[in-house]
Amino acid sequence: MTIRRPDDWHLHLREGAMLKAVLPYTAAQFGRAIIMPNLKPPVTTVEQAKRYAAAIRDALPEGSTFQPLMTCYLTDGADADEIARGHEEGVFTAVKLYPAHATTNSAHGVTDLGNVAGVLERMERIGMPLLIHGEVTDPEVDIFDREAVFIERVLSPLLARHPGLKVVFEHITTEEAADFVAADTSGRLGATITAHHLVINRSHIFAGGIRPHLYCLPIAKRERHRLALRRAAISGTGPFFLGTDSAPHAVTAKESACGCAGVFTAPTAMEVYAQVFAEDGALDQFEAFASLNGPRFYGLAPNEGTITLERAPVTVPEIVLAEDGEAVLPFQSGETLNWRLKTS
Ligand SMILES: NC(=O)N[C@@H](CC(=O)O)C(=O)O
Ligand SMILES: [Zn+2]
Ligand SMILES: [Zn+2]
Repeated sequence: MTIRRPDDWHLHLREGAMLKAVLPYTAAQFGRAIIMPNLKPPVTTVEQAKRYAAAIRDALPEGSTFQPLMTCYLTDGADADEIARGHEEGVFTAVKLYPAHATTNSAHGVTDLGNVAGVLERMERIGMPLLIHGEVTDPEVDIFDREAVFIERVLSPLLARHPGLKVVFEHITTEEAADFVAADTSGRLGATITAHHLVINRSHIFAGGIRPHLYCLPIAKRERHRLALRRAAISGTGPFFLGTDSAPHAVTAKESACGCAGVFTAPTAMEVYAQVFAEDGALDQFEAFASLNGPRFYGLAPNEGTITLERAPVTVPEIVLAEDGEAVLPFQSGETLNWRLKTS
């Protein structure tokens, strides 16, 4: 199967040795990726984003044409002029909203959307997309309900307050989110879907014992939600596109009394997605999901090149080692998948 080269519209690359270890996997598959800004400290200025983009380019394998698309981490004190300038200069592709304390490295996130109303108005005017980690942080709300409640309490009102704002509802995990996005007819609301949320439901996190490497946020939900996500992805329709949310963490940080959230899918992301589409008899929609819908939403041209996947067994790496001695465990580590990316 040969399709236009895909893009990853939601990716964590980290920095330093980890960046160097994980980036080649993404660069081998994808033409571009939206790079998440939740570093320590977060990427909030044009200068920081330029430096981070340069570090990513430096870490690329020889000859790679992979393009990082940078994002700005939205904080309560965000400066609309700085954000607009970054967009104008082609440094910032989008802005990322983390509700404060919703997920990994979100302590600097927004505590009240009222604090950033001016920034959102400006983004609306200049056509700059807002990417949202869509979970409420109210501790009273059950962790499995946080995404659905976010739609009612935060997302719907936000879309109503800013009728021209382009929004990506990131890494959706519920039927409610898939239905909400599908119901929008304006074309200004998109959603990314990860590979792992198409494969696991919440029971997998506890199969035979607790499996910290399957813990991510938003947490995987019941089977009916996984099936709804698969229907959305394979529909091939406009608002749904590929975003792995590949989020590497050192094994020591995952296998802990308080393990952190994030699933590292980069090594075989395209193989996992291909298998999902093949299982559901929807390979004809794969290119739309992986390579066309995202660029259309962002107003970019699809990639010129192609990639080829063949029906042949491939083993997911057991472990990925960084130069500083840290190890990361890939999703489905050591398992055999039945689609293989042909390396050209
Ligand atoms: N998805 C995750 O569980 N973790 C991400 C943050 C995020 O995308 O929410 C990370 O940076 O590790
Ligand atoms: Zn997130
Ligand atoms: Zn993420």
